[in-house]
Amino acid sequence: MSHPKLELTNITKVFYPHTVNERIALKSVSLTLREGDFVTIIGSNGAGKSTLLNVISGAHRSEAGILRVDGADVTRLADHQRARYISRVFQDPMAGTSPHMTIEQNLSMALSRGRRRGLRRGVSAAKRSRFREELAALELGLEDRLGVRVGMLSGGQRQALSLLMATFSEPEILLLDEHTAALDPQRAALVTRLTGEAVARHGLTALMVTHNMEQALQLGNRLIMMHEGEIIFEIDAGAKERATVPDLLAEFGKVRGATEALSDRTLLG
Ligand SMILES: Nc1ncnc2c1ncn2[C@@H]1O[C@H](COP(=O)(O)OP(=O)(O)OP(=O)(O)O)[C@@H](O)[C@H]1O
Repeated sequence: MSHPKLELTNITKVFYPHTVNERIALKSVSLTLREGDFVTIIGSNGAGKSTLLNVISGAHRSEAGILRVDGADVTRLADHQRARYISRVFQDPMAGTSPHMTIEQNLSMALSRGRRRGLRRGVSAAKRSRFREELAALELGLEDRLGVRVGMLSGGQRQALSLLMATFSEPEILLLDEHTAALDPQRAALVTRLTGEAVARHGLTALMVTHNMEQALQLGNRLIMMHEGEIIFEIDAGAKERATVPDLLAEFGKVRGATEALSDRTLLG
């Protein structure tokens, strides 16, 4: 049998250990993703959602536990060593792209990422035509603006571009960290749709943190709910299509204090 794409076994993350400020952000979390699984992650503030992504990307080291990708133990690899097979889109549209470089240069850099070739000076005609094709699929008219500096684009356009850059090199694992939260509802809906399409088209294995329950139900084949550093509820492949926002609220309600911690934007999307 093939290995899982991603396997977390008893991952524990503690901030400021052995001090008065000690905070256990992840408490022996275990989670297994098969190739093509797309898990959405919801939970109250401070539940450990971003920390989970940070431990997977290597931005944070875990104090205990093992992290495997395709069966290989990567627990001790630094984030830049994992960048070859892990892509991430952040909440801040400014984080995923270089504003002073053109759309074409940004795409070129993303494509060569992790392939040890660095940034090539020239872009071949074949590459350029691929870029045009990929950009056209975003339906933002960016395919005719390859030479425009990314700093000139709107937040929604930059986030769509970040998503394209994170997915078209077909990473082993895609991490999405509230990547639509900073966008207005229309742009958020667009980037949500593009996310579903990109993950499906490339058959990616993905994790997405969101405060929007509708989005958490709309995207992905599995869902987990976190609270105080633990996975407290899980909806598996097969059952997710039938789950509703009231079902999720009922689960939140079971955790004392968690309902109060939910913000309006969580409820309303
Ligand atoms: N860099 C850090 N230094 C110290 N403590 C941290 C750090 N990052 C996270 N924490 C703490 O770890 C816990 C989990 O935080 P995390 O950001 O993972 O939660 P979250 O579920 O993503 O929350 P939110 O929905 O508010 O973004 C919190 O108590 C937080 O204060």
